[in-house]
Amino acid sequence: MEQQPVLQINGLTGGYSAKRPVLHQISLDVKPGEMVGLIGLNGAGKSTTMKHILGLMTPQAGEIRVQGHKQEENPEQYQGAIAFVPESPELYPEMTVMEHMEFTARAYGVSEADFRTRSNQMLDLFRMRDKSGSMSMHLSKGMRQKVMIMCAFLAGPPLYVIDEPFLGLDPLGIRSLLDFMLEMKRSGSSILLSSHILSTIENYCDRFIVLHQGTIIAQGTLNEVTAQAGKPGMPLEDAFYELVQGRE
Ligand SMILES: Nc1ncnc2c1ncn2[C@@H]1O[C@H](COP(=O)(O)OP(=O)(O)OP(=O)(O)O)[C@@H](O)[C@H]1O
Repeated sequence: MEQQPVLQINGLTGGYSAKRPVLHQISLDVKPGEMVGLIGLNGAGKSTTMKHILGLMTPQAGEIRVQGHKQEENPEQYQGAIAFVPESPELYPEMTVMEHMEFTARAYGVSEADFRTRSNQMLDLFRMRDKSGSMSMHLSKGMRQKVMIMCAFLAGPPLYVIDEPFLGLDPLGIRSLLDFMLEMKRSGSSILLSSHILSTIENYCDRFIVLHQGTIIAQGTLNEVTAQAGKPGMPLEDAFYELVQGRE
């Protein structure tokens, strides 16, 4: 039997004004244990799609379901099923790394025992142990990004929505994040990830969704997307270039 998708978007049209929608009839699924890459040029609509998924924007048409339910059915349950890593770190300047993690754990109802295990794992993985007592205003940009990522993974929800997480991370941080995302996948979580670093995500995502000017122009596995672009067996970047060039 087909597993119910964790995230299901059907015919989503949306954006910032009803007169000029940014997204046009978007339909996509993310299944349990899947990592799906959302790719597209600047302004293609990746972040806008994510804002709709998070329930921060209301669809003009179509619907979004997380674990089979729309946000309005049970807003608390809907929000609790998603952890979001935004493109740029949004932290409280005077709160320490540990305080951010504690705050997130409380908001998501993480047990004391799980918090201890996961926070320790995260501090080691992202090499942030010696910064755990530092206020976020005293951290570097990459370190602030790591705090956002650590907080999201601490929550352990069914769905992660991750907007361009690699910018600002050092090569070890990128590797740690990718390895950890694979671990989350194996434990059954689903990940929708946007990134411009196609060579990095190429071998990690199960499927890709190519968004262009608010429309999905290709989607599928690496083999399927490269074939749709007429570039079978070529890198994702070549396929992407082929798909979007001339469509401006
Ligand atoms: N707050 C806003 N108000 C009005 N229009 C917006 C707003 N944010 C984004 N847009 C517009 O929506 C469109 C899609 O933007 P979006 O941020 O979703 O793109 P993106 O694919 O995430 O791009 P990037 O790769 O640069 O992050 C763009 O035309 C942009 O100008």
